[in-house]
Amino acid sequence: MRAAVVVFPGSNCDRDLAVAFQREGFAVDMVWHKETALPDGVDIVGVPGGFSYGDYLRCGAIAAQSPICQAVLAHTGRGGYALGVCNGFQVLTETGILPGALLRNAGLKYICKTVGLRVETTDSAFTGGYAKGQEIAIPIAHHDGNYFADEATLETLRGDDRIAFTYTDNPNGSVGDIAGILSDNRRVLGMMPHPERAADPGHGGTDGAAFFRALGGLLAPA
Ligand SMILES: NC(=O)CC[C@H](N)C(=O)O
Repeated sequence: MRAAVVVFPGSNCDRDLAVAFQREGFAVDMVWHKETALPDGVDIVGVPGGFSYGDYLRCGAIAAQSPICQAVLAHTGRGGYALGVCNGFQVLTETGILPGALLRNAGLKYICKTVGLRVETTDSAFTGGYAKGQEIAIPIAHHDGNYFADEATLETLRGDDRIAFTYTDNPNGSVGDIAGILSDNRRVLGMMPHPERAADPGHGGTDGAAFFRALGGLLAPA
């Protein structure tokens, strides 16, 4: 099992994401954003949290133009798995791999705290380790986490069971309390909360561990 974690100037959760993958047995390659190709045999690409390019222009907008994002687009285009956490979710929406946009938090403040999430679907390689409707505690740390999509897109997301997580107490104004979504083939997940920051007892919470455990299990060779 191989994971690639993309590193942009300003990424700050790349190591955390790599460790979360490694705990489940993934070999992890860190891939600098100037690379034009992913390493051979990569099963899943992780796009980590942070402040790529200092969040200038719009969070994730400049990173989405990096050479590696063409390779990520090709990977997801041929059905490869990808996970975008926080700034990574912003990058995946800016590339068009996932629909919608992350706007400034409704309260205009950076929010750093642990929040409640509800697991809305277990039908994915990411969420299969939870029970439908399960409430979990996962940290957020963002100023642009206010998910927005137009009504037609929301209808599609709801109708196709592509809302992965919602907030139990919406911290940022996200439409429909949406905290994370899946791509149409269910192989790409973007979410603002950080499961990799709740994956070890030393983190103060372990509700994110099942997320990576599920991924590890499903990607294991038969
Ligand atoms: N933790 C993160 O990835 C933060 C993402 C982005 N810099 C924001 O504040 O919205």
